[in-house]
Amino acid sequence: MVNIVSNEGAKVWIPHPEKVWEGAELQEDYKPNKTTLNVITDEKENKILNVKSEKDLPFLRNPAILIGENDLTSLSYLHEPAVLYNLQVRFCQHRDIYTYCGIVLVAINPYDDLPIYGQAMGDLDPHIFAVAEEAYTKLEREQRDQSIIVSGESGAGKTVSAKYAMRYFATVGGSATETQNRKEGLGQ
Ligand SMILES: Nc1ncnc2c1ncn2[C@@H]1O[C@H](COP(=O)(O)OP(=O)(O)OP(=O)(O)O)[C@@H](O)[C@H]1O
Repeated sequence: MVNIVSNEGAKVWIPHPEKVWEGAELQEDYKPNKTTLNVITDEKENKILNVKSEKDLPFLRNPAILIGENDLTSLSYLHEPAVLYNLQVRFCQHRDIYTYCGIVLVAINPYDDLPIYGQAMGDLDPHIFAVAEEAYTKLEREQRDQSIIVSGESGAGKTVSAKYAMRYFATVGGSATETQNRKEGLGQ
C-alpha cells in the first residue's frame, strides 16, 4: 500500500530492529525529487529515512480514535504495523485476545486462563463462541454443512480454539437434545 499523504507532522511507522515497528513523525514534507526524509521517533530520536520513490514512504499511522477497534477492517490504514499495533493494544491494555478482520477471527494465544469463556458475552464482541454461533445458526437456517477453518503456526492455539467451538456446539446441541428427550419422556 502506498501512502499518499506525506506531509510534515504526519504520524508514521518506521522499521525497528527489535520492536519491529516504531512510531515516528515526519519532520518535513515528502517531495518526489528527495531521497531522504527526516523523522523524529516517539522516543525523541532523530532519524533519516532513505526514500528513493513513493514506495519507500513509511506507513501512515491510524488516528488514535481508531486504535483498539474490535474489527481490523474499521482501520483507515490496514497494513502490517497497523494490524500488529491494534492487536497489541487490545491484548496488552484490555486482555482482549479476539479481534475480527471482517469474517475472520484473529486469536492471540494468551498462555493464561482468562475469564472469557463464561456466560457473559456482548453480542458484538469478537469471540470463538460468536463464530461457532454463526456457523450453528446458518446450519439450522440454511440446512447446509458449515466449515470453520482454524489455522495458525504450531502452538498458536488451534486445538484450544477448536475445543471451545466444540464446547459451544455441545452446549447448544446438547440442550436441544435434552429438550427433545424431555419432550419424548413427557410423551410430547
Ligand atoms: N485461548 C487460550 N486460552 C488460554 N491458553 C491457550 C489458549 N489457546 C492456546 N492456549 C495455550 O497454548 C497451548 C498451545 O495451544 P494449542 O495446543 O491449541 O496449539 P496448536 O495451534 O493446536 O498447536 P499445534 O499445531 O502444535 O498442535 C495450549 O496448551 C494452552 O496452554
